Amino acid sequence: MDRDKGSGGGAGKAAGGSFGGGSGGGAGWDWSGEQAATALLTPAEMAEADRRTMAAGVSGHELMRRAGAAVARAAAVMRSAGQPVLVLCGPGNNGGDGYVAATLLKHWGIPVTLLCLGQPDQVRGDAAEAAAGWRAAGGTIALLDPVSFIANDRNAPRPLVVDALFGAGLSRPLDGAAAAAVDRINASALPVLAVDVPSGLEGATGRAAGPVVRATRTVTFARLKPGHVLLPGRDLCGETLLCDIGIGNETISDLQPKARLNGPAAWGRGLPQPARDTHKYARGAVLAVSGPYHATGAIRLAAEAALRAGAGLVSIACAPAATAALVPHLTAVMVRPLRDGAAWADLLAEPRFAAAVIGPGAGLGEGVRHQVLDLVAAPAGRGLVLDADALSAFAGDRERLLGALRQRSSPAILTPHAGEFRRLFPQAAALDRLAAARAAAREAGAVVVLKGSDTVIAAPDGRAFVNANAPAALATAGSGDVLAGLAAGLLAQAVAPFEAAAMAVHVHGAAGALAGAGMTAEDLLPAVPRALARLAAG
Ligand SMILES: NC(=O)C1=CN([C@@H]2O[C@H](COP(=O)(O)OP(=O)(O)OC[C@H]3O[C@@H](n4cnc5c(N)ncnc54)[C@H](OP(=O)(O)O)[C@@H]3O)[C@@H](O)[C@H]2O)[C@@H](O)CC1
Ligand SMILES: Nc1ncnc2c1ncn2[C@@H]1O[C@H](COP(=O)(O)OP(=O)(O)O)[C@@H](O)[C@H]1O
Ligand SMILES: [K+]
Repeated sequence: MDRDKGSGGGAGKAAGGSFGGGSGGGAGWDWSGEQAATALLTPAEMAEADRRTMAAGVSGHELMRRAGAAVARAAAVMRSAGQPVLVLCGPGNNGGDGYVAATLLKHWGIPVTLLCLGQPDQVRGDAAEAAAGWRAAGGTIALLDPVSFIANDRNAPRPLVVDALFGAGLSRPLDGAAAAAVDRINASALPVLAVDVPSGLEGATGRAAGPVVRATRTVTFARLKPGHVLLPGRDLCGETLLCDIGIGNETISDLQPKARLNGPAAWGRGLPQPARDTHKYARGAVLAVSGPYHATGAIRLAAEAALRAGAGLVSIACAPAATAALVPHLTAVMVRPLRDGAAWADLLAEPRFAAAVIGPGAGLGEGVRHQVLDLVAAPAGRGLVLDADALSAFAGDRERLLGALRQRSSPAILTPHAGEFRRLFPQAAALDRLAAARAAAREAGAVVVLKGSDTVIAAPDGRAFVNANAPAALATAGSGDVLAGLAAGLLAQAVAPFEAAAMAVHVHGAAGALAGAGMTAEDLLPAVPRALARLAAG
């Protein structure tokens, strides 16, 4: 199989590192168990897995046959009775999958029309072999005329479109005839089955720099790619089906991929469970730092979330004036009024606190900046979550925070939403979300949780989880405060920062799904134990 061209990154190189656990390449991740299924492969890594599978004796033609067969099966399931199938083939191996699928569908007695973008005699390698197979089965190849290939006639049969135009080999934004074809497909409102990725979508990023097919369903092979779960890619794919084409776990794990789909299988450990003989101090205490009187709700949400995540006890430190606002609304969470600087220093020195969270409702002044920097410099081993104002307070003086964070032996967790991220990491913000979170994590020496509907959790060494279980109902005031508290609660139970952040994001999404439509951040709190119970039950 001629896979040397258009592999989207060059042989042997993945974005951000060499294959096979080279410099920073996935060090620290075990791929031997159920984690193997959670890999998100860049197109370059996928092409390399493909090459290694071929080197081990499976021909490229056979891989394409398996991929094309998976597409044909999906098309046969998706079409309604009597519905014809229109297969659109591009010039590369994505088109090759289309020729294989068309041949099988025809063999099964399903009416198929095949159109080819570009000259059919320019198709090379395995794709050319697949095209020859189609012709040998009596199929014809007509040129795709982007203006007229889908009839405007409302009475004409409405086919299922198989989009095999461009896949992992997309090397530039679609233009000309390809762009016109994509626009026509999208305007037709026909059902579309995309092969590997909707044409025009970047598999590595989930973005499209030009026109892109909006698919009803997407069939992809071996492993998901980041573009299937990052937005807008996740939506453009419609429902994504993952099909095994015989690329073994060992081949994938040898590549030491650096991204995983977030979820229990990806963590390499379970959620923390209290030991039978534990006590509240052994489960870990959290220190939550409150803002002024009028803005105490946010830290209460975080504090209660930390308790529900399993911290043994949680104390909110506050200015004396804020006590009156906090106390009437708290039961299990304790309040520690800080009468002066010495009280703050004493609190910081208390070894009991295994984790701290600051930022929700904190305010933006120099006082907050001091508190944040004190916590960043606090005793080694104490986990730290910086959210909201704890990040924004450093917008004009970012190096002051980043320099301090880099001194920590254990990375802090930063939980910015897109606006907070832009303020603290203006350069990284221009990148795609996966690259942006990684660049920020590297720069800060911290775990960065870039929040959104496709939250990315990145570690300083380049590893990243992409989260996909969060419902849009989470876009409600205070929901981020709950997330920060969950992360602190997990840190307090001695979960390592990268895993604690990933777990918190997933539990937050699961709780949001359980709380359902109309939920508020308060409703998320009682949903957390239910989410934990479901996750524990598998
Ligand atoms: N990996 C695997 O395990 C398996 C992979 N398989 C399949 O292979 C697919 C990847 O195949 P691929 O590498 O040949 O790339 P593909 O997407 O067909 O495009 C390349 C062609 O498009 C062209 N081209 C690119 N951009 C363009 C643009 N904007 N506008 C116009 N032209 C553009 C590019 O031209 P060039 O950039 O060289 O000028 C080249 O001709 C993968 O998605 C999956 O379906 C399966 O068979 C089973 C196993
Ligand atoms: N459309 C969405 N789909 C899923 N999750 C979302 C969506 N919008 C926001 N979220 C999640 O909700 C939370 C909102 O956090 P944030 O913006 O900090 O809110 P707040 O500051 O009000 O607490 C984040 O965890 C984010 O990932
Ligand atoms: K495609």
